[in-house]
Amino acid sequence: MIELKDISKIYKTKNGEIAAVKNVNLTVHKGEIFGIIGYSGAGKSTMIRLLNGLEKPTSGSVIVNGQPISSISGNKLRQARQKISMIFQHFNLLWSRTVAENIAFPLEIAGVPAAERKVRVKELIDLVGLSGRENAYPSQLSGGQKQRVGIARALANNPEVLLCDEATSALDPETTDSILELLLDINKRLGLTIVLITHEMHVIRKICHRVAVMEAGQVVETGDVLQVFQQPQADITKNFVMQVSGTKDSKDSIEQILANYPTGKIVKLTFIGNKTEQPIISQLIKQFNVEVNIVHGNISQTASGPYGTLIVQILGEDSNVQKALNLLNSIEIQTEVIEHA
Ligand SMILES: Nc1ncnc2c1ncn2[C@@H]1O[C@H](COP(=O)(O)OP(=O)(O)OP(=O)(O)O)[C@@H](O)[C@H]1O
Repeated sequence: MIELKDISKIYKTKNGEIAAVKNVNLTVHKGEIFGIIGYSGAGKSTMIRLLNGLEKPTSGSVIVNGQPISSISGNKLRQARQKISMIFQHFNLLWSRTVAENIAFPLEIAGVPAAERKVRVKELIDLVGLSGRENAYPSQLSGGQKQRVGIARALANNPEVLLCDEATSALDPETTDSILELLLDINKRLGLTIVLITHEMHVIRKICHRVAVMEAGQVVETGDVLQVFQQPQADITKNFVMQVSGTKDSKDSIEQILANYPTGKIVKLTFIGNKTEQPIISQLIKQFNVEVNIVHGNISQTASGPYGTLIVQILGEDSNVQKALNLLNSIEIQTEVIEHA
């Protein structure tokens, strides 16, 4: 559906060249929700501008929905872009138009007759849950409602791809979740391909199927979201995963527990899918005569299933502790010894 082949984007500035994107290769499949995460300056906005044809790459090619976006221009590019919609952090609504008029705007531009527009606008308003607010102006709406208008407007002309530019960054956590659920619902119902850029791992965890992690213009890691959560490779990815697994906060607890029980091993266990529901800890205790102190535990849902992190201290004879770790590894629970006594 989307293919980026060896893309680089170099900006020439007074102070020399800036490589905003460097040698990026990415494929996004039809119907998936693909997230691009990175800190400020990583190159995410440049990537999204390359995807909708607002920027041309310095080298490489961008293909979206079968169209070589990076090499077409004029009418051809305009036509191709009708199938690529976008929603924005600050909504970009027309303030002098009502909700219904904002949603009708792209239909007017596409030359859809008034009667057909009316039916389509009603459908879209129902789809995004804004019934009853048709005649409100953007200034009378909450942030979440404004983004719902942005989503309805983006869907008006039945796009193949929806690009989301930090679409929930201006919203509070609860509203963020409701907008993410709406995007997930639209993806499932319409089979729409969604590419989003964000600096929040929560957004990736909640709705993305796959993720690319960007740092200094490069993609440093890509993979299925569950797999990246379970086995992050790059340091930056580990930091992003810690944002949502809560393990950053467990440092003090680990120090405390080591002061109280200065023997044994502190081990971080990461597990996915139905392993989150198994009584693994009691099995370890019974089978290997070890004691287990729980330091931190967390289970989160992703779009592809549950994912859990548990930090425990395992106390016992070395050989028994090792056997316990071997058992965990054999049932595909990721173990990482983070402190030795
Ligand atoms: N038009 C431009 N001219 C010159 N440099 C640019 C231009 N656009 C982006 N850059 C530079 O390219 C790099 C990547 O910027 P980009 O905006 O793509 O990153 P980002 O990950 O989206 O960060 P942010 O979330 O802060 O926008 C930065 O160093 C930025 O200063």
